[in-house]
Amino acid sequence: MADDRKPAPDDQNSPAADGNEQWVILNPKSGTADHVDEVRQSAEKRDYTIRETTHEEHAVRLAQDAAANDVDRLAVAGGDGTLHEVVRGLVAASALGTVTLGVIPTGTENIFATNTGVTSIEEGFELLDHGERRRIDVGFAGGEPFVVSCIAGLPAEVSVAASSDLKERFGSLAFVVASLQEVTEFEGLHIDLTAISNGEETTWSGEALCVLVGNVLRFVNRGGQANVEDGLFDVVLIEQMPASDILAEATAHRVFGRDTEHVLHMQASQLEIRGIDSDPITFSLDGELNTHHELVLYTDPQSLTVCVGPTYEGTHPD
Ligand SMILES: Nc1ncnc2c1ncn2[C@@H]1O[C@H](COP(=O)(O)OP(=O)(O)OP(=O)(O)O)[C@@H](O)[C@H]1O
Repeated sequence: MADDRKPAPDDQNSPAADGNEQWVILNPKSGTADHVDEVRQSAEKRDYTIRETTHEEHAVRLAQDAAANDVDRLAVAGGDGTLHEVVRGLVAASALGTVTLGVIPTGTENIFATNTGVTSIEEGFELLDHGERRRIDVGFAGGEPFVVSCIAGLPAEVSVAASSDLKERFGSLAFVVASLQEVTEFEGLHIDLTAISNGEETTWSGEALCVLVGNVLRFVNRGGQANVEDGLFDVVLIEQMPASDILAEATAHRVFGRDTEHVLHMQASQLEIRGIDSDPITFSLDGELNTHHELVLYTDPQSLTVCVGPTYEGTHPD
């Protein structure tokens, strides 16, 4: 059952009594939905207030509640969708900068957790207790925050986590290949794109298969974790091309780790994607779908404090 109680301010057993208010927002339905007991045990032994979601979007409101209750340590037990809702709630409460957020990976893909070095429920709580804190960038698209990625132009059901078999063959663009295999006819996007990096503007206009904007994730070279503290998105624009060419180009990426003819890679602190046709473009923000004719994206550098695990890389040499 969901625990929606607010802690009593005069409760001497509450962690708030020592100025350290800590909550866990728990999605009981994420992933294989068999994590609830373990999360509860880890949370209870550390005196966390447990707030369970009961429906979609509930984590947005619970994050707002957390901000209103001056929570300074906030665990999020769920997958990337739950984390996305929590960040939306913190932004709505103007509280992005007031909490330390710890991800407790209990989702299906857990892309954010994987790319910040958090591998288990107990490790997530341990890191909140004693782990390294980093201030990471938060992306905004049309005013809505995202932490993993914003993807324009791939089918709605596509996941950025492709099977390991496809990854072996096609590297970090495997999921593009996977999504193209799922649809027989793929329209592509007729767009104008403007990217700004260090005050310099790059423009591109034409037919694209998709635009991939990574915050914690990057889609080129060896893929994996992006530098999420540099105030820059990793942007990949894949031009429209025959399906057979994408297989060749994805393979070239994996083998040579370099750009290919139809795959453009750039870094940008701001981006504008404008559809030229009358149909709106579908965007996936951390897996949540929205449609827009035009979208402005920007990063809010180092605006969210998160706990990271030992495999997290603070900076990249390249
Ligand atoms: N009690 C609930 N019942 C049903 N759906 C819920 C409940 N609480 C949250 N949700 C919804 O569950 C959805 C999936 O959550 P989430 O993305 O965290 O898990 P996942 O899809 O298993 O993991 P990942 O995104 O990492 O692959 C979210 O859209 C969220 O709104």
